[in-house]
Formats: sequence, structure tokens, C-alpha cells
Amino acid sequence: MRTFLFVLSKHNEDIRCLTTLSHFGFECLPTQLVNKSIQKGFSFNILCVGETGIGKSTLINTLFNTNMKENKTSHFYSKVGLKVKTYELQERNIPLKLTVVKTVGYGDQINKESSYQPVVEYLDAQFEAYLQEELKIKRSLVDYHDSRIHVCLYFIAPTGHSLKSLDLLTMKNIDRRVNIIPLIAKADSLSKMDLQKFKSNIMSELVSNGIQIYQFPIDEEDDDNSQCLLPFAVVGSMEEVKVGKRMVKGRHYPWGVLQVENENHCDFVKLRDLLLCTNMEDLKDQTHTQHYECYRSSRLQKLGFNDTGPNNQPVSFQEMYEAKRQEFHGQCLREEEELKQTFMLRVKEKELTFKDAEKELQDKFEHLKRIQQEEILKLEEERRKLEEQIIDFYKTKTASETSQAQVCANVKKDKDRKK
Ligand SMILES: Nc1nc2c(ncn2[C@@H]2O[C@H](COP(=O)(O)OP(=O)(O)OP(=O)(O)O)[C@@H](O)[C@H]2O)c(=O)[nH]1
Repeated sequence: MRTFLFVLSKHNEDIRCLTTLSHFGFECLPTQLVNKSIQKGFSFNILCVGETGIGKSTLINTLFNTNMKENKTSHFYSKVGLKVKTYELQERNIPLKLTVVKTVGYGDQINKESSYQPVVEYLDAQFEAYLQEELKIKRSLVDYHDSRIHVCLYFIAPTGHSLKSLDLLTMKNIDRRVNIIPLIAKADSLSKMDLQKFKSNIMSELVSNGIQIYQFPIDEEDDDNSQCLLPFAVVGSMEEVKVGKRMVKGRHYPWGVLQVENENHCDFVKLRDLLLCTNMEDLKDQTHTQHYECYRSSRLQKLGFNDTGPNNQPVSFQEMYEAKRQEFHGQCLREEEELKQTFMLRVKEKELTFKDAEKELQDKFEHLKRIQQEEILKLEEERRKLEEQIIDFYKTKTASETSQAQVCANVKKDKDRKK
């Protein structure tokens, strides 16, 4: 006989929680999930936005301790572009498909107004591709390469002053589309005091401009709140430097060594832990449940779909689809009728124009015909006159020939007589 441990009823308040008395197997659910996830593999998509040469590639290399060979980018691009590269990484037996998208030529143009546009377009294009896959009848979301961006590392130049207008403009335009984590790049160029001031300036500017950045989930076990460290002051380097007896990642200066992984020197370790160890899944969740959802709902609304009807009554997708289909059909009929009317009108107009042209041609033809008749008559008259002249001429000619023959005969007679 089976024992039911959970007695479920329709109402949540009636759910009784009971402790199991023996092993059933569902305690292994987390293990099943872990195994399934490892089998499936993990993927993570990072977008790095920042000026040319600000240290984007170096930081990504340092984060994943891999040399993702890159050529230096030119400062002379006429517009901002995006470079997308995907890498297959492995840590122990955990595979990670990492996609890094980097801005190219960001901040290099004189007119910076549309610098953020390619970034916005790229983010939307990835959402659109996912939406199109979702809307397919035969979907393959299991092996679909999800290219939606999970996090945007925004590199702020270490000016020590405040954010640039380009930073504000870009962040304002992408904050509803992606999880932004602001970073102070090359933070080794700022003194401790300047850095603190710079950080608080940046945070208050972000707040006063209503820019939403990624909110790290509050970890009760973590003593220091990660949010307080924002924006993270980072330093990147793949250089191995000797400190005491150890080789560490750092940057060597005439006055000493900056250790990238030393929390007193910069926030690199904190960023890496938060990004890769504790919040990667949350970033992916936020991307799907918040940013993608926002894109999806506004896109469907633009197409005319809604969850409620005009009276705020819930409407099913099928009803909505049927209504839209009818509306579309009606619109097609109306447009067809309009096109027919316009066509008929134009045909009539053309007919009238042709008739006018035909009449004009006919008149011209009649006129020419008349002129031709007159010409013929004139020529006939001239011919008649010429013929009369020819007859006169022949008459005169014959008369002159006769008189000439007479003269010749008389001359001959005279000659014969003299002989
Ligand atoms: N001082 C200092 N220099 C850094 C840091 N990170 C990178 N650099 C140096 O800055 C230069 C440019 O670094 P990259 O990582 O190539 O910069 P990038 O933003 O990827 O450059 P592009 O891809 O060409 O836009 C290199 O000489 C790096 O060694 C840093 O944290 N501090």
C-alpha cells in the first residue's frame, strides 16, 4: 500500500507539510538539475561598452584567465560598430560557451549623438531573433544559440570628474534592455581618495539621471554589500609579476606592483566573484524575465495584441488573434476596394486624356489635309499653265522652222539661178 505524504487540496491554505519517514528519491532533484545543466553546458553573453583602448579586452582576458588574442582597434572608424566573438571555455569539467561583444570606435567620432544606436540595435536584434524562434510552430529552443546579452560591462574613463554625456546617453538608452554593471576602467590611475569621490559622483549622477543599473541580489551571508562598491574600480592585466615568492597577476610600476587580485588594490576580485560565481544565473534570469519580457510585450502590443479587451476584460490569445484576423481581413477588403476605385478613376482620367489627344490629332490631320488639297489645286493650276506654255512654245517652234526652211529654199534658188 502507498502512503501519501502530502495531502493537497484546491486551496493553498489547506496544504499540509509533512516530514517524510523514509527515502523516496526526490531529494536528488537538485543533483538531477546539476547533471542536466552540465550535460547541456552553460552559455554567457557579455557586452563591453567603452572607448577605444580603455582596457576592455584586457579585463575580459583577466576575468577568464585566457588570452583571447585581439588586434588593437583603430581610432578612425566613422561610426561605432560591434565585434562579436564566441569562445568555448572549460573550467574542470564545466563547459562555458562565452560570447563577448565589444564596441569598436566608441567615442571616437566628433558627433557622438548616434554612438549608442548600434548598441541599442544589437540588443534589440538579439531579442527579436529569440522572439521569432519562440513564435515558430516548430521551435528548437533547446539547441537554440541564445545570443541575448546577459550583462553589459560599461567602462567609464578614469577622469576623476564625472560621467561624460556620451556615458549618460548610452546608459539611458540601454538600461531597459540589459543589466548594466558600471566599471571604472584603469582604476590604477586614480588615488584612493579621488576614487571614492569619483565613485560617489558617478552613483549620484546615475540616480539623478534615472539610469537603472543591475541590482545585485542581497546576500544575507555576505557582510559587505556589493552594491556599495559600485561602480567597480577595475584593473586588468595578464602580466605575471613576482611579489615575495609568489607570481601574481599585476601591473609593474616604477614605484611598486599593483596586484589585480588584491582586494586592497582594486575591485577586480569582487567583480569576478559577483559576475561569475554568484550572479551569472541571476543575470540570465533578469535578462529573460525583465528585459526580454519588456521587449516582447511592447513588440506584441505594437502588433496590436493585448491581454485585456476594451472593457478591461481578459481576452484569450485565440480570441485576440481571431479579432485581429477579422480586422486585417476587413482592412484588406477596404484597401482592395479603395485601390479598385482609384484604378477606375485613373482609367477614366486616362480615357479622357486619350480622347482629347485623339481629337487634337484628328483636327491636326484635317487641317493638314486641307492644306494638302489646296497645294494640289495650286499645283494643278501651275501644271495647266505650263502645258499651255509648252503648246505655245511648240507652235512658235514649228512656225520658226517653216520660215527657216522657206528662207533656205529661197537662198538655194538664188544660187542656182546665178550659175
Ligand atoms: N594602466 C592600465 N592600463 C591598462 C589597463 N587595462 C588595460 N590597459 C592597457 O591599455 C591598453 C589598451 O588595452 P585593451 O585591453 O587593448 O583596450 P580595449 O578597450 O580592448 O581596446 P580596443 O579593443 O582597441 O578598443 C593596453 O596597453 C593595456 O595594457 C588597466 O587596468 N590599467
